[in-house]
This record gives sequence, structure tokens and C-alpha cells, in this order.
Amino acid sequence: MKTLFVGAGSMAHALLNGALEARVLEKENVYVTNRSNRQRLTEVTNHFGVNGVHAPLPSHEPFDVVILAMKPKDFHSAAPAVKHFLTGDTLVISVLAGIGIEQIREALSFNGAIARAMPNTSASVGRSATAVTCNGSLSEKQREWTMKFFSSVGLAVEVPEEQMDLITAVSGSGPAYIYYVAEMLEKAAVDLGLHSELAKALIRETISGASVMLEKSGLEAEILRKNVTSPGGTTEAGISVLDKYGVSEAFTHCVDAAKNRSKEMGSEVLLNRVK
Ligand SMILES: NC(=O)C1=CN([C@@H]2O[C@H](COP(=O)(O)OP(=O)(O)OC[C@H]3O[C@@H](n4cnc5c(N)ncnc54)[C@H](O)[C@@H]3O)[C@@H](O)[C@H]2O)C=CC1
Ligand SMILES: O=C(O)[C@@H]1CCC=N1
Repeated sequence: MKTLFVGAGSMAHALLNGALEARVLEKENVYVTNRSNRQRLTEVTNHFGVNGVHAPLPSHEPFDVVILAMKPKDFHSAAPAVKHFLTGDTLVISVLAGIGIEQIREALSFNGAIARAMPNTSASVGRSATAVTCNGSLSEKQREWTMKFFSSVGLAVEVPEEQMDLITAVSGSGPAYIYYVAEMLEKAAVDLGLHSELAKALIRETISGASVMLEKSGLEAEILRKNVTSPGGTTEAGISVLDKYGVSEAFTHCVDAAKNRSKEMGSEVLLNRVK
């Protein structure tokens, strides 16, 4: 599949990494364009051995797949150039947070196949959790290819589009919440007397080990937590403080705020006034 990535940032890098390795994409058939940062484009093309498309974009190149991987705020300014690459048979895949399929269709004046996906940055190590929604215009082959493409960077599931804002808040932003927990745990450990390097090593392995337990033990998070929490022991003492400080409610508000921001970004792009 002759594929164009529009935007050569961290998400494009992560997706290219997985898809090239899994041979879902062949480097000879991959083209990447990036707006202003030529150095970034050169880095990506050199790293992967793919083709760089330097502005102005040649309008004669037909692509089987065009992947939108710029920031949502740059979508409208990118749209006129993107239109030149589309034929009736092109599959457009967007990983943009907050931007709906209908908005993409309108901005690109494109009535063909559009898939909207929400991966996360763990795609760069083949461990993304990606939600995908397809419009009715994808052929069976295009739908299969889309799922194969995202499966090459981790778990890929199809969902109805109305769940996308919430999923963006849960698993799109999700890695950042886990890193936040790692940072806070490390800060607490250092504040209370551990050496930073030792704290980092212990916390990294603790999170990684807990993640493997979640994946492999077949037990729910709640059971795994209870297994650590001896009655009257240290964990119970610690978690009772998390409860006292409202951490559980904080997570609900956190996901709700991220979900609302995803919706808001969609409307801002619609009004062409993303901050
Ligand atoms: N970073 C993340 O954790 C996730 C990001 N996303 C989505 O992926 C998209 C990209 O995010 P990142 O890779 O983090 O951003 P980034 O800022 O690293 O990369 C975006 C790239 O697009 C380029 N660009 C801007 N306008 C362009 C245009 N008109 N033509 C060509 N290139 C253009 C920029 O120069 C930049 O290099 C965003 O829409 C974001 O919502 C989705 C899931 C997770
Ligand atoms: O923060 C953001 O807007 C993007 C979308 C999901 C993760 N990063």
C-alpha cells in the first residue's frame, strides 16, 4: 500500500516503527511530509529509509493510504494540501485527538473511506492500545488493512465513534497518568530519604511487574491490589491515605476533563480556533 504520513512527529515515528517492522508497510512505498521542520523530516526519512516529500507537495502522486498525524490545531491549514493526494480510492486514517470523521470529511471535501484511530505512544515499543472507528465507505480489504496496521503496534479494537472522546481520555492520554504516578512515587521516595537512582530502578520494575501481573495472572486489578494489602499492614495504611485525599474521585475528574477537552478540541477545530 502506497502510504503518505502527513506530520512526522512522535506518533508517526511510533507507527512507522511498528508497521515497517511487521512489514505491513514496505519502506519503498512510504512517504512522509512535515510542515516546517525539515530537520525532523530528514531524521525520520534517514532513520527508516522512507521517502521524504518536501514542500511543495507534488499533486500527481496518488496514495492508497493517507495518514493524518499532525496536531489537531494544524489540521485545517493542512487540509488543502492533503486534498491533492486523495483519489476516490484513497483510505484516509486520522490519529488526531478530538476530530470526528464528519469533520475530516468536510474539511477534505472527501466522501471516501475514513478511519479515525486513537493509539498511544507505547506504539513505539509495539504496545499501544488503539481504538479504531471506520466510516461506511471502507472496503473489507481497507478495514482489514487498517486493523492489521494498528495491530502491528499493539492491541487494536474497533469501537463506535461516540466512544472516541472517552477512549482518548482513558488510553490515549493513559500512559501519561501512569508516568505521573511513577513521578509522584519517585518524589515521595526521594523526599523521604531514598537515593534517586535507587528509587527510579525500584519504581520502574514495580510498575513493569504490576503491568505483567495485570496481563498474565488472569486476575482483576482489584484482586491483585487486595492480594498486596495485608489486613492491618503497610499497604492498607498507605491506601487509606490515598482514599482520604480523594485520589479515586480525582481519577474520575481527570478522565472526565480529558474527555471534555477532546470534545472541545473537535469544536475548536470546527470553528477553526484551536488554541
Ligand atoms: N502524542 C500522543 O500521545 C498521541 C497523539 N495523538 C495524536 O497524534 C497527532 C500527532 O501528535 P504528535 O506526534 O504527538 O505531535 P508532534 O507535534 O510530535 O508531530 C506533529 C508533526 O506534524 C507536523 N505538521 C504540522 N502541520 C503540518 C502540515 N500542514 N503538513 C505536514 N506536517 C505538519 C509538525 O511539524 C510536527 O512535526 C495529534 O493529532 C495527536 O492528537 C494520538 C494519540 C496519542
Ligand atoms: O494530549 C493529547 O492531546 C494527545 C491525545 C492523546 C494523547 N496525547
